[in-house]
Amino acid sequence: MSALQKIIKLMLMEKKDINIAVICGFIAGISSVGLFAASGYLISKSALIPPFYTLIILTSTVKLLGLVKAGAKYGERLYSHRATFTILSNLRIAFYEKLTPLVPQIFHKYRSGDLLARVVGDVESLQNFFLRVFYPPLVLLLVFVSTIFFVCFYSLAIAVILLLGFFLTTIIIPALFSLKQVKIKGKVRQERGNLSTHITEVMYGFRELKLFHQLPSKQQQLLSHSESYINQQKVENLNKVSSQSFNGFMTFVTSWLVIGVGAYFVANGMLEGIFLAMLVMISLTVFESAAPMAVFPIYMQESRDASTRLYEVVEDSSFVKDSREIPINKLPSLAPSLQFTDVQFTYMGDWRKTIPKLSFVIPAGSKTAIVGASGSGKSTLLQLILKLQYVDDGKIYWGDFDTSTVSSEAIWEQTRVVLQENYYFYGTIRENLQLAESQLSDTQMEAALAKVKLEHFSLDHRVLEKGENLSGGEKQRLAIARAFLKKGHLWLLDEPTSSLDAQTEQSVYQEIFKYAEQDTFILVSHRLNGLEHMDQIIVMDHGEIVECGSYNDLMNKQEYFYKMKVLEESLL
Ligand SMILES: Nc1ncnc2c1ncn2[C@@H]1O[C@H](COP(=O)(O)OP(=O)(O)OP(=O)(O)O)[C@@H](O)[C@H]1O
Repeated sequence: MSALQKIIKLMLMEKKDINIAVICGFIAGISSVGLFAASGYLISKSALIPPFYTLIILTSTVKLLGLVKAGAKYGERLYSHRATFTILSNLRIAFYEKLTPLVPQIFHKYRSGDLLARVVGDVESLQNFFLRVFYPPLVLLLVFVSTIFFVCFYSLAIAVILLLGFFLTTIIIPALFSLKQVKIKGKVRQERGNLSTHITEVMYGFRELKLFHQLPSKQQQLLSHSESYINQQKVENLNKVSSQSFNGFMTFVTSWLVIGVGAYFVANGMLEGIFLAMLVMISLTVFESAAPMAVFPIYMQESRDASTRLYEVVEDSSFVKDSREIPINKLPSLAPSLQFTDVQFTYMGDWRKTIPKLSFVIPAGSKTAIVGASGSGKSTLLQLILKLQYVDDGKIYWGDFDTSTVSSEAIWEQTRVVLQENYYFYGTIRENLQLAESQLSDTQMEAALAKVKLEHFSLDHRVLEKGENLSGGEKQRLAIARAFLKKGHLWLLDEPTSSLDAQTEQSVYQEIFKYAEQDTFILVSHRLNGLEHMDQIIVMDHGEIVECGSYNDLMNKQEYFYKMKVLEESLL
């Protein structure tokens, strides 16, 4: 099924509104033709001084058709726009549902600016698919067929002229302009993606660019991308306007032909003169519904490109996905044991194996520290447990459950996580803590802040985007407070206190251990002090376990861990 067919399938969920919009569009179109036809006939008839009642009937018909046209037009606008917005909302939901399981792998292939351009721009441009591509041709066809059928009763030749005009303005001219549009549109889209990608990068890296004096050159690049985008848009709009103008011109040519041929027929007695004005008026109005056809191929092409760009992201087969048919959506609310069995993993696009083959067990309720050199794969292990990355081979068990049969949401529900980098939203401390759970009371939140030595913070304290107004240590403590407030019996902490002073760190750990006494606890750490109380220490190097045991075991062995510890102490 092509991407556009998928969009049509989604669109047809709004069948009722679509049908009403088409019916109203047809009534509006045909009553508009009828209105002008009746006016033309009225003008000719009144010149012949007919009985008064004939004029009354004709003027009432004109008025009635005017009212019907206005009402039907309103109905068409109402239902077509309602359908469009509902279709857009269905589309966004369907797209997000497919996109979220791909995070974070998706960032290996697509830059965030490009994704933003697709999520916002491409979804937005699909609003034209229904409004300008799908239903106007249906309405136009119905109106034209009915009108030509009506005209056949008066003059077959004029009906043929209208038919030719129809083919010219709805098929031939739009097709010619669309050939040009295909080339232009690809460039506009590409320039829009480029601009969006560069803007997001400058925004993210603004501080570094400033500090390294690179801001002016980046700004210059941005300006040149912006200019290219604007130039491509100009070319596109010129093509659109030319197509519309040429189409409009051809409709007038058709009307002139109707006048010319009609006058000739009248002069030769082949058509009653009283009908000439009516037929000319019909030819002028019937093409009103054909006007949107000038931009039909342009929007058709745009919709095809937009839908392809959207689906190429979410249906990219290189991403490993969390299958939606996973049977287990809830895990028991108990401290779990974890078991890695021959787990292998490589980051997407990486040539080295991050985890060549790994097996270990973390008993339920135990306290484990994972230590090792930078880049040895410690954080990756946590990501695999959380199903933020998926194993290439081997199994991870949560208690008796094979996690490949458990949904990511079920795992997140039972886990309290503090990662190396944590995100803070623009708002208040309260709002950032409520991320853990929306129904928390102020007392619960204040107690959590006290546990991490942030009792001096008010819940109404403002937090800037990404927590810009908080120190590194405050951010980490806020993340730990969030973990305190969340439910779950597995703690995964990745360097949670790396920015804290020794005293605060010790006091925060005391609180954590007191609180997590019954829970399973995994701490990734560079620092080796304070690990004496751990049940198990796993020492990693190059994605492999080089040593594993209790603190005393490892110290007595005097190998890897011991040497790391001696080195650390010599540096203090
Ligand atoms: N998103 C990623 N994409 C590709 N490679 C990655 C990604 N994240 C980490 N890596 C690579 O995987 C390896 C393991 O990284 P990981 O973050 O697990 O190490 P770590 O032991 O936690 O390091 P650190 O102590 O410095 O945090 C590293 O070589 C790193 O370059």
